[in-house]
Amino acid sequence: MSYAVKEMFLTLQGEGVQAGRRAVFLRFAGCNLWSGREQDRASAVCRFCDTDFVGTDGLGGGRFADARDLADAALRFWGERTEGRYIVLTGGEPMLQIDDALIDALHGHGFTIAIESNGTIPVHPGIDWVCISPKAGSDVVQRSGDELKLVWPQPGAGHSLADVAEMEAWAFAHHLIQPLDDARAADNARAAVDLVMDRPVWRLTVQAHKYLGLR
Ligand SMILES: C[S@@+](CC[C@H](N)C(=O)[O-])C[C@H]1O[C@@H](n2cnc3c(N)ncnc32)[C@H](O)[C@@H]1O
Ligand SMILES: Nc1nc2[nH]cc(C(=O)O)c2c(=O)[nH]1
Ligand code: SF4
Ligand SMILES: [Mg+2]
Repeated sequence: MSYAVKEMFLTLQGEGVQAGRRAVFLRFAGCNLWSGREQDRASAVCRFCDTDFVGTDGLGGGRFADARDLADAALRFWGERTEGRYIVLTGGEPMLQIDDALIDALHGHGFTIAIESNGTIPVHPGIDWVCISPKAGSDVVQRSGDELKLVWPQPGAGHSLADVAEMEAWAFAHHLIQPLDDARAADNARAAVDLVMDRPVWRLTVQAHKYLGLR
């Protein structure tokens, strides 16, 4: 199978329990909850996306004919260092493209593999760190993993507090609230803090890369 990759880059993980960690980001093209076109945003299931995942034209992007080629390219972004190799598979929705061959090739290069997924497709069992970010109005089938990262508040249908209570019972090691980044970011941050104050199961995470000027 071939892979459509929007972009690849070396940065620090900005979000979640692994924030601050040196990581290669591999951003796959395409998502099952939005086309990525602005004219479709208002009618999409997921309407608040902060990411361009359309096409393969980004830095380090392209079509990769096989898993070894893609893993080799990822290793070039990591560079010479042999210790701590860490890669985050994101998108778009990475589970639309991840397969056994890619997981084996990345592990073969010594990477610990993390995923950022919307949870509507079961994640590959070979992935080492599973972050699921549920979207209101979608059917989340992946209800276990390392971190559940709920963007808050969610516009449109929105997650009700009943949904939040239900998610507290899902089998994640960490339950995180991430403020929604949009035109009302300051209000959203306050709402996110209020939720954590009310429900101590959750912890706040912020998108540190946006404060630091990193990708
Ligand atoms: C761009 S998504 C790609 C991975 C996957 N499709 C998903 O939604 O988890 C990466 C992360 O950014 C989060 N995100 C996207 N737009 C956001 C926004 N406007 N504010 C805060 N977090 C956002 C998502 O919820 C997800 O945790
Ligand atoms: N630095 C940095 N950290 C991130 N964590 C999750 C991201 C994503 O878009 O999946 C992301 C991203 O785009 N940049
Ligand atoms: S599911 Fe993820 S990639 Fe898809 S539109 Fe939503 S935030 Fe963006
Ligand atoms: Mg991002």
